[in-house]
Order: sequence, then C-alpha cells, then structure tokens
Amino acid sequence: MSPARFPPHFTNTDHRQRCLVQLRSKNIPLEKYIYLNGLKGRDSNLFYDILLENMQEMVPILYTPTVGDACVNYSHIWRRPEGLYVSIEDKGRIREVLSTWPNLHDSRIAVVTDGSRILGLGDLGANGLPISIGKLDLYIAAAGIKPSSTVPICLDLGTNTQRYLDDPLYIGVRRPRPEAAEMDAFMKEFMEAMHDVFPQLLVQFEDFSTDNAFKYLDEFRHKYRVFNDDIQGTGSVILSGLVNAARLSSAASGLPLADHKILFFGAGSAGIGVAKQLLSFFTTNGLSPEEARSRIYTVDSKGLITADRKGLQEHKKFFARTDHNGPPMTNLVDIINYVKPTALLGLSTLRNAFSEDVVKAMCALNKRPIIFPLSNPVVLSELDYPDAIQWSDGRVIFASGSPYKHVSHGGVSFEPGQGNNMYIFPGIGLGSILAKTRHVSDAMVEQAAFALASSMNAEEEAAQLVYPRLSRIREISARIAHAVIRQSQKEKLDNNPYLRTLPDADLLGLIQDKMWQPPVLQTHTLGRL
Ligand SMILES: O=C([O-])CC(=O)C(=O)O
Ligand SMILES: [Mg+2]
Repeated sequence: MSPARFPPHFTNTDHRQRCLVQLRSKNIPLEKYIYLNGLKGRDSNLFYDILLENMQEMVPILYTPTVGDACVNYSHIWRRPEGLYVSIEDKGRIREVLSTWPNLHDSRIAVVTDGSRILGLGDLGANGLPISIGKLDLYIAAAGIKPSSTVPICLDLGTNTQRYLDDPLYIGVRRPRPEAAEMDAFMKEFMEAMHDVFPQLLVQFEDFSTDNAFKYLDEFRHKYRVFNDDIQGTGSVILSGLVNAARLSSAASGLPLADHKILFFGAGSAGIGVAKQLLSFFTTNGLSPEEARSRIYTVDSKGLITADRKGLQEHKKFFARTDHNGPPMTNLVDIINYVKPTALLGLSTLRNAFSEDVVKAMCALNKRPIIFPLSNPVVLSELDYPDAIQWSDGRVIFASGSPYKHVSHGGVSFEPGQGNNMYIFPGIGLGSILAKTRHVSDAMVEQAAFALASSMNAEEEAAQLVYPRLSRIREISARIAHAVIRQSQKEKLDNNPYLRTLPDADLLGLIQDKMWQPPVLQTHTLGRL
C-alpha cells in the first residue's frame, strides 16, 4: 500500500496553528491532555516546539493541575507504552528490566515515583506514571534537556486503593503495597541497578508517601546522585518565594526581615521539607539556627505540634514546640492568634482550610499577610485566589501550588504567584548534570532558591510578583543551573573541571548553548498525522 501523502498546500506554520485550534476546541482539561499526549506520540518535535511557544497555556495541562486527572484516570486513558514500569514482580532481575531502555548511554535524568502519594491525591499505584512524564516535559521545556535523555519511571509496587484493585482496566499489579522490609529490599536493588545500568543518571524521587520520601532520600543521597523534589524542590521554591514576599511585607510594615514568623498548616514531606529549607531564610538574616527554628510553627490534623504529644512521628519532632503545654490547640484561628505569624503556608491537601475567618485573622495581625496555599492540584488548595483577594481587600501576598488566573478587585487587577517546584527542579537537574556532580547537596538546593529569588526583572518587581514570569523560564533555569554548578564546585562535588575554568558570564553562556531546541521543522518532514 502506498503511504499517505501530505495535502499539496500543507505548511508547518499552518499546522502549528491547526494543532492549537484543535487543542482549544476541547473544553475538558483531560481531553486537552489526551490530545497533547497523542500529538507527542505522533511528532515529538512539533509537540515540544508548540509547548515552548505556549508555556503559559500548556503547562497547566501537561503538568499540575491536569496531570492529576491524567494520573487518576490513567488506566482508562492509556493508549500506548510510555516511560518505564519496574514492578515488584521484577525483583531479582531489575537490572535486566532497566537494560531494555533504548537510550541507555544518552540518559541523564530519571524521575521516579512509586505512585503512593501523587500530588495530594493519595495512592494511585501504577497510575502515577504521568507525574514522571509531566516533570520530564518540564525538564525539556524549561531547562532544555534533550527528550531522549529523559527516563520516566513508575515503580509498580501494588496499591492500597481498593477502587483500583477492583477496576478491571487497572494496569498495575493487583496486590497491596509491600511491608517496609520488602520495599526496602526492592529499593536497594533498584537503586544499585540504576547506578550500574545508567552510569550518568541523576534521579529525582517524586511523590513517594511521606515516611518513604524521607527514608529513601536519607538512605541514598550520599551514595548516588539523587534528590527528592517534594522535600527539596518544594522547600527551595518556597524559600525563594518567601524571600521576595517577606521583602514586600516588610516594606509595608517596617518589620525587620528576621522578625517574620511562619506557621505551617500541614506537616507531611512537603511541609517539613519546606520548613527545614526556610531555616536558612532566618540564618541568612542574622539569626542562629536555634533562633531560626523558634520562628517556625507546624500544625497537623491534630493541631499545633507540641513536643509533649504522644507518638509523634519522627519527621515532626524537629519543629515540635516546647513553649506550649496544656490541652492541644486545634482551631486554626486560635493558633494564629496565639502564634501571631506573618506568613501562613498550607501543605495540608485540605480544600478551603483557610476560611474567611482565617484570612481575616491574618489581616488583623499584618498589613500585608503572606498566605501561600500550596496543596495540589487546585481542587485541594487551602484557599482560592479570588477569595484571598476579596477577604483581604487586596492586601494578601499570595502564591499557590497550582495556577490561578488574575483577579480584579476594586478596579485593580491582581496577579497570583505560583509557588511550584517547576521553577526549581529543572535548573537543579541541569546544573547537576552539566557539572556531573556526585551528589545534590543541601547547599546546592539553597543556592538554587536564592538564584530564583534574585532573578526578578524590573517589570516583575514593579508588579510586586514573588516569582518571575513563566515565559522567562529558560533564562531562569540557566541562572539556577549556574548557581548550582558554582556551589557544587565550592563543595568539590563536581566532576567537570572545564567548567571551573570559565568566568561567570561564559559559564552562563555555555549553559544556555547546551539547551536543546526542537529542530526547525521542514515542510513535509512531520510524521504522518
Ligand atoms: O507536581 C507538582 O505540581 C508539585 C509537586 O511536586 C507535588 O504537588 O507533589
Ligand atoms: Mg511532587
């Protein structure tokens, strides 16, 4: 049979536009996701070309929040193999399974999830793969990593979510998740095999359940080149947003930067990871580590976390308060009035937890309260942006984990920040890959945050934003990568001596030159569409 021919008047320029028209004709975000995923399968260069030109529109589809819908429904929308599944049934031969990946020597970055805590959506089992794919699409778009260098991995270890076990279309192993000892042995074999099979790879752990997120980061971070995006990436991006938000808030109130107080609502991997990262906000503003710790308060489902609470989980102990005894304090407004925070950060996945009373309590204490409802996706956000603006009469300094649109209030247009780790992980990954760092250190993650905070341009500062605009993401990722490389050199964790010889401007130029661009598409070189 002869192959189909392109229409005589076909042009690439028209076709890019045609793809956008087709995308925009769909009303349901998940359908847009399915369409874009299909386009990527048909012609990945065209897909990335369109993505780079339309980041603002497409990132919320390919990534948070719609990637959450894609994960929840993945067994039903599945069309073709993508990424790499490694199953608990592969135990004992994980090396062989990894070796089937086609671009072994080209591979530079893997995002690995076990699907046990996808965004705030819980245990989605083998349906978690799209989160790894979405993160890697951002590596490609935001940091110019070559698509063939990316390895999306989902560890299929079973699921404790009954509705998936009962779903005849579920694509994963039908069994409950393993006990700790079995999982530990699996992870040990998996990481050893990754190291052998992909000698140059950086591993990003993503969306593991809280205890395992901390456990495996601690276990592997000094053996391999690995970081945890939910603990370190989120910590870094919020540190950066807080640096800029505190500056805005202090400019209005006159409060010294070191006198801010932060209340965390939510004490999972992201909450505690962020809280630890924020210690350096205070230490760089002159406080001792102990004083810094005293500026941070944490709240979980049982209320203000205090040291006298029985059976407190290990990761919550560091910030447990010793200055409050007596009956547990559970009401958020009471806690706010007791703590008197300048900043309230939500990492709880409790929709609308920041009620009008909560916002008003923050406003009564602060001229410009900092409120960051960071839970993802949007349906789990502690506070919607229109409510935040209305209840605070436009005084709030706001950043959320998922994207919100501009809001008009009193004739003024207000613009929200998106405190999402997508600003950070691509730059950390790029820097670590280029410098061939042995590990990813805390100081590298911290320098990434400061590089992001200082990357605002004059227009963004005048608009009182706390994060730069997404349209500049490649420039920003390059600056972050630069900071990460320099820090790795200071700590002697780098393994690319040539980069040490370059002055700053040349290093930045080299990073930008290394960024992959979709090849210029020639008429009639598109795949069959
Ligand atoms: O994926 C995102 O948008 C941010 C993130 O890591 C999470 O919520 O787990
Ligand atoms: Mg995550």
